[in-house]
Amino acid sequence: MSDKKPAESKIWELGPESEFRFELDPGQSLAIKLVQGRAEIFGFELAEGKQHLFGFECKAAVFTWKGCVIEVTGEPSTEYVSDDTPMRTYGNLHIALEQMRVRALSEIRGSPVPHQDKTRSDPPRVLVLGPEHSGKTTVCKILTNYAVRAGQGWTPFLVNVDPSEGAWAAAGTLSVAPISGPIPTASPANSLGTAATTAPVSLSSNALLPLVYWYGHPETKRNPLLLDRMIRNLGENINDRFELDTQGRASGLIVDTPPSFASGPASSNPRLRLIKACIDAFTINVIVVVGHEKLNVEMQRTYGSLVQVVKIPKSGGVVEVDHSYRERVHNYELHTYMYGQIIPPPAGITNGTMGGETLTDLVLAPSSTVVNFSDLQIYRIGLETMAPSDALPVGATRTVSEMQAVLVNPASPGSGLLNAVLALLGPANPDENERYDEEILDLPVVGFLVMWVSSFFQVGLGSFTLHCMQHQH
Ligand SMILES: Nc1ncnc2c1ncn2[C@@H]1O[C@H](COP(=O)(O)OP(=O)(O)OP(=O)(O)O)[C@@H](O)[C@H]1O
Repeated sequence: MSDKKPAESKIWELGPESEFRFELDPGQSLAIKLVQGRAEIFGFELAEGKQHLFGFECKAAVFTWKGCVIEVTGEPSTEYVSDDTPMRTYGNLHIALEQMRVRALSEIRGSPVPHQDKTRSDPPRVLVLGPEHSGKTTVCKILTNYAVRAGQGWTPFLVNVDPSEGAWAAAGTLSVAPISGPIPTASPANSLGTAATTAPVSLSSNALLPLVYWYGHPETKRNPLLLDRMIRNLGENINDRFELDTQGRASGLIVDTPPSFASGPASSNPRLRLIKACIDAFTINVIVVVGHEKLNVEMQRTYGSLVQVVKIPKSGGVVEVDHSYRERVHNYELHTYMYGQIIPPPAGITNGTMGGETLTDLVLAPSSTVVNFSDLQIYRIGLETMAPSDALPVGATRTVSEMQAVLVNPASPGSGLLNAVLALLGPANPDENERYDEEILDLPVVGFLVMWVSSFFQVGLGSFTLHCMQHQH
């Protein structure tokens, strides 16, 4: 038995439309129990009487529409209640999107639609833009959770084109997943929910099946051309899926974007090209700008005649995280990918759950495998260090283009493989005649490898691999 003193518990009474905000430091964990009333974390409803656990420097808020009482066990570095939240605006935005879904489904099923105007019966395809720390990911999560909680069987597609966020995989990826159950928030290591695994135990009941592409860098400016291509790949796959999945098509999609899309000069900057790539690839019809007047005006001017541009306020609760925090989150993501999610509960809490799942169901047991380098083909897209092409001297051309797959020799001292994360890609086309030069750029990720050195090279392959979306051709 542990001889640790039980952690201190506090009772918080929240008034209508207020929220309890907390921030955890490294190593801290927290348990929150809903004692009375109804409450939610970024749209995910808390079950009454259950201990909900949080860890890995989680920063979040328990919001209530009508008032509630919660019991908080543990000592977060920051905790306070605020009744100044933008949730009413977010709720209204959700209602507007919900009306679009209902009209879209009526149209798809051939039922009479109140509006004759065809464009009014498009499902919501929302692009969320905003500067750093404006709460874009949180807005995407709230809107997605409200859609799946509407009880209409919606499965909105949540798209992440921010490579600095791991979403369901690791940082450096772009991904999409159809969401059928509310996404919990317990740890930034899987802030958008948990992907299904190939582990032979029963795991998260709410496991997602994302489609993932490997961009390979957390920063968008490293290779905007490649990013553009991945965005278009995601769009093509989603459109294929929508052709067969009418309920999914009517549910629409919500796209989370990187902060670099919101700032920088308009000219000679890839951000406007990347925004355009998103609008084209995902057939965006609503642009949501979170708390940025200048960007709102810019989007109104550029796209106002084609799509609806809506500005919403930023929440005062959004935490401004720094570079070292992001690096730690990238490590948490990889660790969670390999080992599953393990949050040690505060002392005295024995029956904690994470997003409604029992803790033991989220633990993985990876094994290491020694693989000969001669059995692997490792590619790098472009060069290790590559300035954008518009930064090259006038008239200069590259020897290796941004999109070129360069075979890496693991034995060469400058291979750059030590401690690198590699993506394992799905198989190339079995028909040799169908293959093409840049095919590697269009293959989805099926797993990740971490390269490390002991006395010899080893390759660790997580027991947890991503599944691609099933296409029913
Ligand atoms: N109301 C809130 N109360 C407490 N924490 C919050 C609140 N809203 C968001 N956060 C936290 O603030 C952090 C940043 O929010 P979020 O990731 O949504 O911002 P972002 O604009 O997507 O960030 P980035 O610029 O990195 O893409 C997250 O840890 C999130 O959980």
